[in-house]
Amino acid sequence: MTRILDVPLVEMDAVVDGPINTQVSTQLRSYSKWAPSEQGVTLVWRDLSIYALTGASSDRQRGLKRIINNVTGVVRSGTLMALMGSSGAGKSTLMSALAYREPHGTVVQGDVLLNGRRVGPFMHTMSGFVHQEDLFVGTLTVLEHLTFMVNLKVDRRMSRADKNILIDDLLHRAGLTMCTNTRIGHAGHEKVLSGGEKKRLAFATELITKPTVLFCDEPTTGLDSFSARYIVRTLQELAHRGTAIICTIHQPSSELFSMFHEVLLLADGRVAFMGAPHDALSFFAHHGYPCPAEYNPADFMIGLLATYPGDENSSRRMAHRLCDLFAVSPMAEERDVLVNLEFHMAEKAEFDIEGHHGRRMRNLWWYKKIYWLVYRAFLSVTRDSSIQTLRIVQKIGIAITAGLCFIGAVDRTQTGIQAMQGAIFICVSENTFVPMYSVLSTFPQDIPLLLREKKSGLYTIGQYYVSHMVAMLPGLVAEPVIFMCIGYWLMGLRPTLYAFGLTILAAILTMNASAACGYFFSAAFNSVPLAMAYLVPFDNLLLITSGIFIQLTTLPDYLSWTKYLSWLMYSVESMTIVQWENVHNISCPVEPNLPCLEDGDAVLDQYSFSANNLTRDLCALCGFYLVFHFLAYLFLWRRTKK
Ligand SMILES: Nc1ncnc2c1ncn2[C@@H]1O[C@H](COP(=O)(O)OP(=O)(O)OP(=O)(O)O)[C@@H](O)[C@H]1O
Repeated sequence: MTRILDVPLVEMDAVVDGPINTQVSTQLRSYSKWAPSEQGVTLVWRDLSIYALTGASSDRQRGLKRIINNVTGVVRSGTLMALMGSSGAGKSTLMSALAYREPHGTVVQGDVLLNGRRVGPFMHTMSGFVHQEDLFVGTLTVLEHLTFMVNLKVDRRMSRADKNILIDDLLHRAGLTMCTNTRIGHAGHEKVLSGGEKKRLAFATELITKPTVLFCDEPTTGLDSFSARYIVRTLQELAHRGTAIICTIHQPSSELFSMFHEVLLLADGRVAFMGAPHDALSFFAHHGYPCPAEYNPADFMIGLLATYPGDENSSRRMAHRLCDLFAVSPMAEERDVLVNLEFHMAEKAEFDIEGHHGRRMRNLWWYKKIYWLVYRAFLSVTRDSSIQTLRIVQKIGIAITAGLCFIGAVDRTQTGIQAMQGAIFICVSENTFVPMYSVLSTFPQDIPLLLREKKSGLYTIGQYYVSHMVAMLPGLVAEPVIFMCIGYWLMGLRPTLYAFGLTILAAILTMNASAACGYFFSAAFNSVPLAMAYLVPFDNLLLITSGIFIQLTTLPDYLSWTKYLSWLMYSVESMTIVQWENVHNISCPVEPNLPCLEDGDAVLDQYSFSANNLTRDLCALCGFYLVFHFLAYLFLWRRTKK
């Protein structure tokens, strides 16, 4: 996103010299000692235009499309404002710019001030934003979700008892006391929250920090009339407590429409009306468009301002005419005086909103954030016990099946060598592809929530990533251990504690490096199909260079370096070394002319492995683990910058 910040503030003389009516003069105050959380807020925007960059970044024809056209407005504490307009009018774009949350690829020109301060990153902590699409960790209960959020969002000095009181209050205010222990859920689970309850939980989450401004993107969409009324009543109550609320809304019923204190109507990126809902109808009636008695007023106005397919020019002309009429109306004049006054005060504003907020609010220590993130990730992983049990049963099943296939085949004979390498390959591949693809199928689903929570300043990508690694570790250790404890002995691999221990270690490292590779591909690509398109050929390269299927010394020169990128090779080599190191008694066929590998060194030689490489191989596996995770972190971090 880009903001053009060097647009000059208003010429003050023009404002102070002009007449100030009595209603406006009652607003006179100074921002020099103005604490938003105590004395309330005024959010003003003037001559705001928003453009979207069109075309790809590499495209020479890249241009700008104007979405919001020179819009001015104001909202104050205690006001519930409906932002309305037909689809594509620019509601979401305007609201995200006011909230300082405009998406990547938009350019904002003009001024947006909160109590005389240009909006900036402080908006992420001083305002709440309820998104149209609710994102939660579905396996948590309502109470667990709020406990997590309260611990991450509130001042670290708040006592546990006060946090519990806050959670009770939020549950009560959101009408969720009956659902405290209900899972938020994904569709298909036995007992999950309804759409309306999820929306109220999203509100409750935003209310934790007592935001002075609340932005809501279509909070009633998809809800029945009762739930929609409940939501708007909750918003009314919040406004009554002093919050300034801007809310985009689609087709509200007459009753809902009348519950808003103010309405801002957008048409094709311009303001068609701003003021009290009943004044809106009078305004349009005055200009020749009375709302028929049987009509829903909101539907009527949106229909009046909409661009109709097939009749674009005339409908757009009419909408622009109404925008022009509003721009010269007394209501717009009064609004402009108020806005200009705010800009005048902005010149004298010395109150340090960011500093004030920072002094009042102490963020949670970073290690405690990691603790809470690990707690949530653990809950999420362990909550679906049926899936965990299934994975363990699957591991045991594969270990037994593979073990039974190799029973009696692995011995110190020439045919036993082949069986041994086959058994090693099973141990390596089972700990490679399953974790890699299971991460690829699950982690991308967490990324939207991660990006949203990161953007709202809940934690850093580093904190999230470290906690995720910690939470996954027990599973990524337990699974190879279970597999090897069964498979190793059934397959008849070398029966010494040393060999068993090192093979388990190699299997654990292999599984963790493979999972890290899954994280890397999940983070580097924006979609799973795209990630798969690259991962599958990469897997083939891993297999070819694992050392099992082809002697690595016979790889063509231009490809021989690829084996160093294959952690399968390091894994297979380390397990092969452990099995064949210091073996001197491999039996040969009776026929003297047949080739024979007489000892372990000859076997290692046969596969282009060396007994001296054991430490190197284990270190390389650790290296892959660290490098993949680091790259995944970097790509995630890069995605948050977009
Ligand atoms: N990044 C972008 N690039 C190009 N066009 C964009 C971009 N973002 C928004 N637009 C366009 O700007 C217009 C306004 O979009 P916006 O989402 O703000 O509308 P809206 O009023 O919220 O619509 P709806 O009610 O359907 O959600 C649309 O025509 C949309 O296609």
